[in-house]
Amino acid sequence: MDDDFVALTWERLPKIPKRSPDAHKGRFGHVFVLGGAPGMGGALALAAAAAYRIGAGLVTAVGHPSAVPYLTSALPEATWWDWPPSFSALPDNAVLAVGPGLGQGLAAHDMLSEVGSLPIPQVWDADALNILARFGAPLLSAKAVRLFTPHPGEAARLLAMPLPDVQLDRIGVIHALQSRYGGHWVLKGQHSLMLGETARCYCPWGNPGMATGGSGDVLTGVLAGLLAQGLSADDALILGVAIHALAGDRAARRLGEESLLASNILEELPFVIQELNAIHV
Ligand SMILES: NC(=O)C1=CN([C@@H]2O[C@H](COP(=O)(O)OP(=O)(O)OC[C@H]3O[C@@H](n4cnc5c(N)ncnc54)[C@H](OP(=O)(O)O)[C@@H]3O)[C@@H](O)[C@H]2O)[C@@H](O)CC1
Ligand SMILES: Nc1ncnc2c1ncn2[C@@H]1O[C@H](COP(=O)(O)OP(=O)(O)O)[C@@H](O)[C@H]1O
Repeated sequence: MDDDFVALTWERLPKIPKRSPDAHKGRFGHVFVLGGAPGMGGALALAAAAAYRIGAGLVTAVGHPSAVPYLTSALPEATWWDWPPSFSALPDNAVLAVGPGLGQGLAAHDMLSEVGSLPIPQVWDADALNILARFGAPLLSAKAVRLFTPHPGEAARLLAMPLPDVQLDRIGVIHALQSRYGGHWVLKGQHSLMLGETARCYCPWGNPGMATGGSGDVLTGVLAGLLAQGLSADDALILGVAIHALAGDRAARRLGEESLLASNILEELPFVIQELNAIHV
């Protein structure tokens, strides 16, 4: 690993903000997860549940009506908006997480060009990145805090380069992504790389058991939930990637890499948070 990109350590991790005794849910932000095209309500539910688990005060899932029954049984705590959302009704404390199971149709593109025109903190993942790769940086028309979370396949599409070349020069790739699109980046996979404003680090945790459908959707929700609680983009990036990987390691120890499901990463989040809070007293 390049010397420039340091390994995260437990001690170096930012803190999750402590809750004051008189806290109410409005203080911890309102995450809106945009995704859930027909057949992919699960991705939306995973991201929404992760945002709640990491501490967001309110979470609204924005998706295709066909995903409603699934979501309401999987996560009754989340509220629901149909496509297309009324962006003018977003509250002041909104954070957007776009992409989990979004699909790549016209409706998704139109929603994303609206998202790109909003000065609201946002996390871009999955199909949102695939659409960005097709339409380019002009889709990001407003200045906003943006976290982008490509896996190597998505990074290859975003830079129009062959996939094997991404893995040969991950550091060059993450710099190229930031130069082209701005914002804060995680290049996922073994030793996920992070590049923010000052953050230049890699995650020594995580395991191949996390190479399973939906793991990335959980990360998206975690990052949005941390932004919603007021962490800076750099801190949310570092802490979110670390907590997600540590939760994946706990799940792999409990269940084995082969049997690990994305929902098991979700289940382990509270225990990682407790461990971190214990060292950050
Ligand atoms: N329950 C649900 O609702 C779920 C819904 N989901 C939703 O589905 C949507 C599309 O997601 P997806 O997985 O079909 O497409 P995508 O990730 O682009 O993979 C396509 C190709 O890309 C490559 N590739 C992928 N990863 C790579 C890597 N690490 N490193 C290198 N290459 C990699 C690989 O190409 P190959 O190597 O096979 O040529 C792969 O075949 C999206 O919205 C998502 O949120 C999922 O989250 C699952 C759970
Ligand atoms: N071999 C690995 N080692 C460490 N982490 C991994 C490994 N494979 C996958 N992961 C992690 O699992 C997640 C997978 O995300 P992604 O590929 O977007 O999945 P999905 O699209 O199914 O949600 C990422 O956070 C990635 O860093």
